[in-house]
Amino acid sequence: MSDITTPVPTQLTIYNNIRSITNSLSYPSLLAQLSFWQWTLITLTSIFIWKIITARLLTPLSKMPGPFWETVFSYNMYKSLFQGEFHTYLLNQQHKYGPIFYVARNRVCISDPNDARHILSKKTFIKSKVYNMSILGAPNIFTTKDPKFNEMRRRQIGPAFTVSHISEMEKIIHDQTVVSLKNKIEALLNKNAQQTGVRECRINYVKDFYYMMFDVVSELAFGKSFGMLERGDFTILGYMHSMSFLAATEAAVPFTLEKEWIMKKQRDDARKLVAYTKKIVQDRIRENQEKGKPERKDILQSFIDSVDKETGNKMSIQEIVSENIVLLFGGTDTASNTMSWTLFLLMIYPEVYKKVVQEVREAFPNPKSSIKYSEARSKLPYLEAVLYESMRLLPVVPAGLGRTVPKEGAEFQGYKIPGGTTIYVFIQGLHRNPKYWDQPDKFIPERFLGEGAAERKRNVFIFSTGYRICPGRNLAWMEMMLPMSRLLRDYDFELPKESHFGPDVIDPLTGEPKIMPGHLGLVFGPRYPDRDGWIVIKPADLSAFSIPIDNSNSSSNLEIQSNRAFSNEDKETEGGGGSTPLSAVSTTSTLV
Ligand code: HEM
Repeated sequence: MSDITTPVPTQLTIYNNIRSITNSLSYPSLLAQLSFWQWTLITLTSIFIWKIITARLLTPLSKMPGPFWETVFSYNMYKSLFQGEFHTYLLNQQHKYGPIFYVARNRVCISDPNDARHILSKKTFIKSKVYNMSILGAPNIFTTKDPKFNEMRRRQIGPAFTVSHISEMEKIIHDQTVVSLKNKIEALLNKNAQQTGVRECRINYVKDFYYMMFDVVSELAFGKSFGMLERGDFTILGYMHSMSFLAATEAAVPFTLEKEWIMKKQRDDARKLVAYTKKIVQDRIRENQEKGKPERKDILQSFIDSVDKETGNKMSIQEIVSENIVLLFGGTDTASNTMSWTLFLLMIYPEVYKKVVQEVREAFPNPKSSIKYSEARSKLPYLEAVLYESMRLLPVVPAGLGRTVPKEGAEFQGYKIPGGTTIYVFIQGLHRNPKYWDQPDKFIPERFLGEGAAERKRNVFIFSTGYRICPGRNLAWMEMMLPMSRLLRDYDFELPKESHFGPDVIDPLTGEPKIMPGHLGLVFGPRYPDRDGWIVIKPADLSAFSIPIDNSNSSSNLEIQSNRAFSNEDKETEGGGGSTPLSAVSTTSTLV
């Protein structure tokens, strides 16, 4: 055993190196005499000292609380990023240091709602350089850092996302969500009933919600469904995964940007997706010329028709391609994971589940009726509160909307932040800030009902806020409310017996039911969908809910009318990012 006072070889080597350096200091030919290892040691020591000086002494950020060594080397931050745990890392730091902290070299994390609103509403705080998707070949609304371009693009794509346009697409959305899912579930129920005599089945809801959202967005933005849920066709998904990997790598390691020899397969797949999308757009334009415009409303046609009222600019084919692909990234796993987290939370909080089921079945007791979106929003306030609370507790974009501080610098919570610093507006941190949320780790949908609910909804930043607010938020609400309301009315759900989770599986850290592990890639979703994504489904017994005789043309009518007009209050939203004036959907306007 080595004596504790005896230096281990590495210490000895370092000691000898330092001694030989200090000895050699007395000679003028110092540099010439240094060995390779001495040079290396001097260089590393200088870098170390320089990093400490610049990261801790020469910057006003050093006055801010934050982990000392992390702000010098950022090792744990990068580790958490690669492990898909960046949000957990930030949340732990927030517990230690509060709602503003120096997270890593040149980076600050903020989780106060007033600061967040200020940063996200100012056009001088531009998106940070992590937003890149070089392969798309044309700038788009999401990756652009230029506020002027973003404004113009919002004027161009805005009409596709107005409440009135979305309501005209309701039939398509209904068919691709409610009808598709129900077809799959009913087929499984029938098959099982034949085989076992029990009308019960299992689906992997995490995966099926994901495929379902691809089918909706592709039907709307590509004019035809990719058929993932319906036909199990995953060709496009493969291309998408390659493209996300490419985008994430280019964002994390900017050196790889546009380097053809790196990630060749991913670049090839991404090009295939671009080519496929281009053909779809060209085909629609040709059809427009040959047969006239289609009768049905969709996002693709709206993009083709769009003209910027200020400049008169139309979008080129390449620009439409770029925007359509952005929609595949922005509009699919965001909405599907929100639905998955919501259903999971309902399973581990049975009292909430019971209450929301009761609400839906009482409001829509006729098992044969479909549920229109406007009716769901007006008659199901508890379901809406459940979705808000799920988005607060487990936001699918939890960590860091990165913004660059303008060159004149900024000041938040008494701390000066120099120009060029990246600020992470930390969504999950905002949603768990104990100054604004009572029992922040607990799932309590009631907080979004009654007095103070409007203000609390304003403090949910799930769709961001300000001038880069999510233009797809009204569409997302419809895509989630339609299937959620129908599933909860028509079926009973429970976690499989072998599930690792349930109301009695308590997380010792929070004292609340344990949440299944998540993973933050581009979006935050369940980490092990193959293991944790299963749910048992049985047909609901609605006989306890009286079925009113319905002669009106409202909720009990079986068919959803597409192309129906909404009320006079319905206006086009400015630039697609504006408010949602329909009284029935007024809650979304609080996010603007
Ligand atoms: C629950 C579902 C959704 C959530 C939580 C969500 C969340 C967000 C957030 C947080 C941003 C801001 C990102 C940033 O600044 O970095 C954003 C932007 C965006 N979202 Fe969504 N989104 C959802 C659904 C959709 C849908 C359905 C679409 C369209 C089909 C869509 C299209 C977009 C686009 C194009 C942007 C870029 C806007 C810009 O940068 O100016 N999103 N979304």
